Amino acid sequence: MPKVLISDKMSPKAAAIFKERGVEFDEKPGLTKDELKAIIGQYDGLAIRSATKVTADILEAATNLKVVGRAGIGVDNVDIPSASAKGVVVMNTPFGNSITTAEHAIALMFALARQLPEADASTQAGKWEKNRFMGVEVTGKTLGLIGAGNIGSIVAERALGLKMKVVAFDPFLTPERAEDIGIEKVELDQLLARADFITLHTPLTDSTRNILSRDNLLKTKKGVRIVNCARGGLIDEAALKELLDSGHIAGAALDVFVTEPAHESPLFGTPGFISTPHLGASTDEAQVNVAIQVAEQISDFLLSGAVTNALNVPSLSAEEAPRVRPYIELAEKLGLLAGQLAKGAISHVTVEVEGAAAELNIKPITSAVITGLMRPISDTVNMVNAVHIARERDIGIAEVRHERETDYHTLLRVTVKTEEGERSVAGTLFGMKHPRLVELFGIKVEADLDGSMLFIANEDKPGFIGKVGSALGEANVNIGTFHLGRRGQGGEAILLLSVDGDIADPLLWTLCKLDGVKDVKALRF
Ligand SMILES: NC(=O)c1ccc[n+]([C@@H]2O[C@H](COP(=O)([O-])OP(=O)(O)OC[C@H]3O[C@@H](n4cnc5c(N)ncnc54)[C@H](O)[C@@H]3O)[C@@H](O)[C@H]2O)c1
Ligand SMILES: O=C(O)[C@H](O)COP(=O)(O)O
Repeated sequence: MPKVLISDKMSPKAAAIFKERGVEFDEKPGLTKDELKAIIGQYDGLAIRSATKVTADILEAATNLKVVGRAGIGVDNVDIPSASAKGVVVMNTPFGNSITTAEHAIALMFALARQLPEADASTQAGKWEKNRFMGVEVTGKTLGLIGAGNIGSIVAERALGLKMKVVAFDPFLTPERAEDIGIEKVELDQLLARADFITLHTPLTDSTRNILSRDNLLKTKKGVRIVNCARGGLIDEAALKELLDSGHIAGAALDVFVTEPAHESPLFGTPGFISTPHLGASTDEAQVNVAIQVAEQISDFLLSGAVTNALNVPSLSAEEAPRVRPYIELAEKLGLLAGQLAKGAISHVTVEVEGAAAELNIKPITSAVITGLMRPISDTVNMVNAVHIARERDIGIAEVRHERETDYHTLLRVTVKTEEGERSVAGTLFGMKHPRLVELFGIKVEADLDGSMLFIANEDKPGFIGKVGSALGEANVNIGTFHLGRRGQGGEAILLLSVDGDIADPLLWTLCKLDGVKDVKALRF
């Protein structure tokens, strides 16, 4: 039974789902890094929010870990490259807390417009300072959204309902989508110059870090009010303090900080400054949503291999997973065969599917092909990082789905291009379960790809098979299965043998010297 650690405070709904699905779990929120490191090796899954830091050394200690599930959106607390390198799938729940976070941004916008926290504190202190707290209306004002994805779009919708004009800077927002939502797509400088209120809704990346730098803050309208419910690090906090003090910025509300938990900050106590302790996602509704989603996703993955909302591996539905699984084995074997037989650096791989395979999700099949293909040259390649590693090495990948009728009920073909040219291997599933090679370099040859094997390409000549058998016998190598194929009488022929035990180099040299031999290779599956 797979075992999951819930390492952050989460709605009890997550535990209830693990129990219902038959997944063992422990709930241990608030562990120190060392405590987490000491126990993480016991778990197959890890369910987190933003407090647990899934760093490279935690992942190093996580010897059984298969999946990290983030009950929420941001995954900047997870070292995704390290997780990918270890074959750990990282998932989030991209929509469960979006409405709640958008509402928090709107709430903070109103809090700034009417100075609600200060007015509350003053009133409860018995001061009744009616003349001190003069606010501004939001109606008719311009809201500038930096980032118009899930949360930004919901904020836009709410702001339009409040009769605001909404402009957005988001390089990935299409003009059509902007028109659909009823907002105006602008460049950042235009937004800074026009907005009365600015709200941020981007992840923290190299392109968004310090997007509201001192220079950009100075480009804003005097009296602007700024809300950040996305990630600390999007705004230069020191410059924000300076411009609040100078009166250029009328108000700023931060739910997120560069350093969290933010027990202290130069911004604290600054007039016009409001803060909340990363509460964007903290509503009953959002926490129930994300807890249910993350527990379902982790359970699905550990129990059936279904992949939902993963950030480092293609998705695979629970319904597809059992149908795709046998192809994963076939794909990895064909990739491994093609990789071992490739001569020179691989520059391109084409994965073709025909028959029943053409109806499936091809992405995981491609990942498995590339995993097999790279296995001889990389110890760390796995289904999660294979395509990424291939791209880093400038290996082009193409996927082709054929609707045509074939000799086989289902067929997968892998074609590898090197400086020596293109070579392809193809396989099928016997009984839709068992992987079997059916074609090698365009020659029909059927074989199971298992254990230790010997590949020989030769000219089709009488007596050749006997010489191979003798050479193996003399080297005391027992032949398990023997598969033959040829391009035509007297043409190129292929021998594929499964043998007991390893094939030593001297035997390979002997075989290479046989008359008519073009290529010899010991293969491992
Ligand atoms: N405060 C909280 O508790 C809380 C809760 C939920 C989400 N968040 C954070 O809110 C952020 C947004 O979440 P989302 O669900 O809307 O994400 P999303 O991926 O749907 O949207 C992000 C948008 O940012 C845009 N973007 C990326 N780079 C950009 C750049 N350089 N300039 C401008 N726009 C850029 C993207 O195109 C995308 O449209 C995330 O960082 C998430 O972690 C915070
Ligand atoms: O990215 C998110 O989903 C938010 O930052 C929420 O974080 P939390 O789960 O720690 O509240």
